[in-house]
Amino acid sequence: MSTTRKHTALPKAQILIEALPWLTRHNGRTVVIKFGGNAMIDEDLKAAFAQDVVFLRHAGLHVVVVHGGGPQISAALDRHGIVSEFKAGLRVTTEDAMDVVRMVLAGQVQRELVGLLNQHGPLAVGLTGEDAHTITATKHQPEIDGELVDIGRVGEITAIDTGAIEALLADGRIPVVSSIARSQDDGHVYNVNADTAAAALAAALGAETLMVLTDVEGLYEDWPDSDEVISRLTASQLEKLLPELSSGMVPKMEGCLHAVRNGVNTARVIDGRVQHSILLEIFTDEGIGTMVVPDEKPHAQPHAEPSGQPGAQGEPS
Ligand SMILES: Nc1ncnc2c1ncn2[C@@H]1O[C@H](COP(=O)(O)OP(=O)(O)O)[C@@H](O)[C@H]1O
Ligand SMILES: CC(=O)N[C@@H](CCC(=O)OP(=O)(O)O)C(=O)O
Repeated sequence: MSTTRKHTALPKAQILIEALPWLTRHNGRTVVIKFGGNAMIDEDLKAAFAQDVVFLRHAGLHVVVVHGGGPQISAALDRHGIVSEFKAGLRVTTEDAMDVVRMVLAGQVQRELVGLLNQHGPLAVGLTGEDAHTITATKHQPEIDGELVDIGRVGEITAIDTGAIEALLADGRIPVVSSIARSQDDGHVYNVNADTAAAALAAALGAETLMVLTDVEGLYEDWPDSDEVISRLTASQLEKLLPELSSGMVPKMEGCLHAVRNGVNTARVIDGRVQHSILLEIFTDEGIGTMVVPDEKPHAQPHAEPSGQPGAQGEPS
């Protein structure tokens, strides 16, 4: 009886031991996790996401959540009879649409995630980029076909103040950030893409890792013709690929590039439709998704290293 119990316990212990190098390296370090609106498919997935985040927090990491809400905003705009259109991967945001964007992100999606996280204790505190000047922006005018295009109240980040987030982290909390920013120039509130906001926060916080949860397995090599996932890319390789990317992958991969070029050790795009994708990415050798590393870390290991070899080949993953 006791022998059988020992055997069945072994694989579970092995999984925990595989995670040891990752946990050791990340202890006391910051991880920014972006939860995309498209990955918030059902209640079970959202609950599993909250469990993973709380697990990391209790394992000694400083976790910052930045959430999206694209599909939720589109549905609400629809209900308000406001037509929604994207240009260069960004939502054209009229003044009326901005009210809805702010209501959905700060009043609905953020509240729901804070509620789910706080089922595990008094941990999560929600804020938007407006709070304590966390994210300051100016009007963004993308260049499309050689011309500057007006896409309304869409913000380009000009400054990050990490003070409020750092105070919350020092107090053991989990900040949950909505990607809305105020301009100090014109006083308007702007809609910022959540991938861009997550990457800027990861860089400003000096995070160890940026994790982006979305509704695909990772970055596909020949999307939409093939579903071959690129498992690892250096910053320079990604930079060359950027002009070929389209739609939602543009701000995501631009964000990953910005993060690793500004001090973040790894940026990962993972499949948020898989339950416990965060823990699977960290705690198993298999890992999932696409990992971007700085150019000077080309040999970084994709996922958890076998126990006893932290940072195999001397390279942190
Ligand atoms: N090369 C690519 N690899 C994977 N997905 C891609 C690629 N190019 C474009 N996409 C699209 O990007 C989408 C993810 O971005 P987005 O819709 O903004 O999600 P999220 O809400 O998670 O931010 C995918 O569902 C896919 O349709
Ligand atoms: C300017 C812009 O496009 N903002 C996004 C903000 C939400 C977001 O980025 O949500 P996902 O991460 O789920 O795509 C939007 O309005 O949809």
